[in-house]
Amino acid sequence: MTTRLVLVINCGSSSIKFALRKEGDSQPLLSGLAEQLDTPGANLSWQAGNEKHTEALSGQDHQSALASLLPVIGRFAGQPISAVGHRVVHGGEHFTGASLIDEQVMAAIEANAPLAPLHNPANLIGIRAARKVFQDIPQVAIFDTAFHQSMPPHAYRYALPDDLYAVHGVRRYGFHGTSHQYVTNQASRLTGQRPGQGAWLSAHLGNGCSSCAVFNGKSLDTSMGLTPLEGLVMGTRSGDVDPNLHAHLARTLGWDLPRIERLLNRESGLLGLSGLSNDMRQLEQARANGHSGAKLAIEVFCYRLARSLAGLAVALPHLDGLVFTGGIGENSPLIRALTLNHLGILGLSLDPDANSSLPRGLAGKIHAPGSPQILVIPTDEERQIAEESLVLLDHSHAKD
Ligand SMILES: Nc1ncnc2c1ncn2[C@@H]1O[C@H](COP(=O)(O)OP(=O)(O)O)[C@@H](O)[C@H]1O
Ligand SMILES: CC(=O)OP(=O)(O)O
Ligand SMILES: [Mg+2]
Repeated sequence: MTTRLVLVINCGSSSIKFALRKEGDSQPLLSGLAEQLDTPGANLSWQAGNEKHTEALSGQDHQSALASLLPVIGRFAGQPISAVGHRVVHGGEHFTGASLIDEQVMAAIEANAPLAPLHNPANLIGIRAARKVFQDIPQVAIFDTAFHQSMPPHAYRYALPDDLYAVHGVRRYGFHGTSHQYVTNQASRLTGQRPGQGAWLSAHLGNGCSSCAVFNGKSLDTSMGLTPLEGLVMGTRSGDVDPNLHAHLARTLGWDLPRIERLLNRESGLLGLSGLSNDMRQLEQARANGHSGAKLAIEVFCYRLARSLAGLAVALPHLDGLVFTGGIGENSPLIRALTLNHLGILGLSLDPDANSSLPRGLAGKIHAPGSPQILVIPTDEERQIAEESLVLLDHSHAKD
């Protein structure tokens, strides 16, 4: 039997991240990014082994960008693709695992779009475009929310009247599940436990940021809620604010809901606090040059992250360790160190040399002797999506 291939698509509003993965391989055959779609600056870059390529896709939309990708995918695939796996951010309570995409699944993704306005509409654009371009290949949805469906009611319920949950689905869902699952599974391997075992805190710090408590492979609590806005400070998202802020802004400034949503989703977080940028690399540079906004943004980011992790620790019976991942978690010794300055209460203690000398892109241990594990583990949502897509195909074939 030939080893199967999966194309993974993570579609954002103006970009498509993609990876072509061979079953069982740790590295993708091909990975890339089409960005600034629908604008004159649209471009495609990809990497396969040592070969790198960038080209203009001037003005192309998602579907024509996918069509432009076909020859590249065909060149590196060399055999038919078995499945296209899509990242979908909000699956509500409908989905506890991967799902073969059909009209009903697409309708459910659409129904959840108001709860993930930055993500689900873009995910659907990618699915529609891929279904046109890859007509005969099974398409699979992997949901950010699915891994968190194991949370107990005391973690996922808000203190609101029951009808709002029972009739309207207002509860905490959690996101980045694919990443939290992947890195905590890797953490077990790295520390000699059986895959999926152990009591872990996980911090996924990318453009969106969330923390999670995972015990023996199950999410017990997480920082994001009904939407990917709750919880930590993020690039442009505020994370937690007083829920009465909405009413306050409406009454005192006359702001309507779209204005308030824009404030909290697109103008806040690191960008709002610093007045400079949502990009952590840029903020670290500015902080080093004495920029007070950047300094404050970084302090609030790290303190709020530590506070969230300490809070989530109560979900665990004990603590085996903490995992940092995502673009910031994987690459920023400064953010890791400033966060851990607040976490002595959990017995966590950093080895500063190990923290600063860890090569970028590699997994490693950065704790001092006697501390619970502190690990840096590069996330690989595409790998997790590819693996789950193939498991689903196996199950659906077994049923036929
Ligand atoms: N060397 C670095 N130091 C600090 N932050 C970094 C570094 N490299 C990347 N980042 C930050 O990672 C964030 C993007 O994370 P990433 O996981 O790539 O995003 P996404 O959620 O879009 O996948 C940005 O804030 C970026 O500045
Ligand atoms: C759910 C979420 O915040 O995703 P991202 O980090 O890709 O924005
Ligand atoms: Mg990412």
